[in-house]
Amino acid sequence: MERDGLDALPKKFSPPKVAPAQGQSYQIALCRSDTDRRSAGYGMFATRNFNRGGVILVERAVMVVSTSCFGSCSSIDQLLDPKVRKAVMRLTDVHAGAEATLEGIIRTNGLEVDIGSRDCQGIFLDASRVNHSCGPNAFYRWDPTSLSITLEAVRPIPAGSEITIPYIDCLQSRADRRKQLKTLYNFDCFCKHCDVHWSEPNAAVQSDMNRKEIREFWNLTPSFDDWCTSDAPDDELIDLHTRALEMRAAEGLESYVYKKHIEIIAMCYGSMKDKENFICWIERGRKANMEAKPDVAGVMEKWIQDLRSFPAWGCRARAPAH
Ligand SMILES: C[S@@+](CC[C@H](N)C(=O)[O-])C[C@H]1O[C@@H](n2cnc3c(N)ncnc32)[C@H](O)[C@@H]1O
Repeated sequence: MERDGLDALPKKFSPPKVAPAQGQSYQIALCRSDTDRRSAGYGMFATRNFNRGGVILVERAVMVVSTSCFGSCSSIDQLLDPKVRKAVMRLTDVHAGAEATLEGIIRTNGLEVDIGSRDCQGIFLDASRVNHSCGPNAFYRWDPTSLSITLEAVRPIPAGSEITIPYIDCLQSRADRRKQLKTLYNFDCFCKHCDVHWSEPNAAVQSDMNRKEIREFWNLTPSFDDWCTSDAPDDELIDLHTRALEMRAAEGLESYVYKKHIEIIAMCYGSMKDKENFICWIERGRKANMEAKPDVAGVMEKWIQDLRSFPAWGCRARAPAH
């Protein structure tokens, strides 16, 4: 029997690295629109408040399929445990004709996961109900050793709000995003970042320009190491990363990169021995990592306790006075 796509799975799975929070933190429910009759079907909703970096869910994949086996999904169908198959076949297939197919379900719900060299899609029973937004409030991290994903809040999420992730690269222009979502997932996005009746005529153009600037940020911005050893003004890198944070917040794009900006700003202050600002920014970084990356938060805690243990403390060559 053709087993392509299933062979690549590790034989033994370790437990997920992050323990799920006690009790259910979300519910799957039908999305209701207050303003019109359209609905994105089911969605995932927070049943408690989440801080930035809060863990919403840790879920193991029920199947992982290589994209190379699209087109021969019937052979995979035969390998599935009947209970898993029943649960998977209840998921949405937006490519279906009269009846849902396994391939349509994988195409609709598969999340990109990496188990080596192949392009793979993981199917998750709960995470498959998370809808897309072009300004998502969550993102997922994949752990290949436990075949699980951790869904993490990228900004504070109040109880009752819908939890959303990006299905595609949200730094593309609005037109490109909508085209790609239609092609891959067969829907016109309802999210407030691209489906608004723009109150200002230039808002869509401005949003595209902001996203372009965010996209180009890392190519145009000096690295921390380069800035540290250069005679560029002290606040140059801090200002660039502060602007990036503001732009990301305005566009609803506080992905995991948001933490990176916070960490670099903290590093800049640390390298200049600016104790007050260093502690303020490292504390922001520590809080954002506390739940999903407790080891990183622990290191930051140590830096706060003992500033000199921060490796780059005071390493910035002072810019010459002009
Ligand atoms: C992975 S499923 C998400 C769960 C799905 N809503 C359900 O009821 O099972 C993906 C499908 O949900 C719908 N969807 C997701 N995000 C959407 C959005 N922002 N606007 C409109 N429909 C969306 C689309 O039909 C899409 O193909």
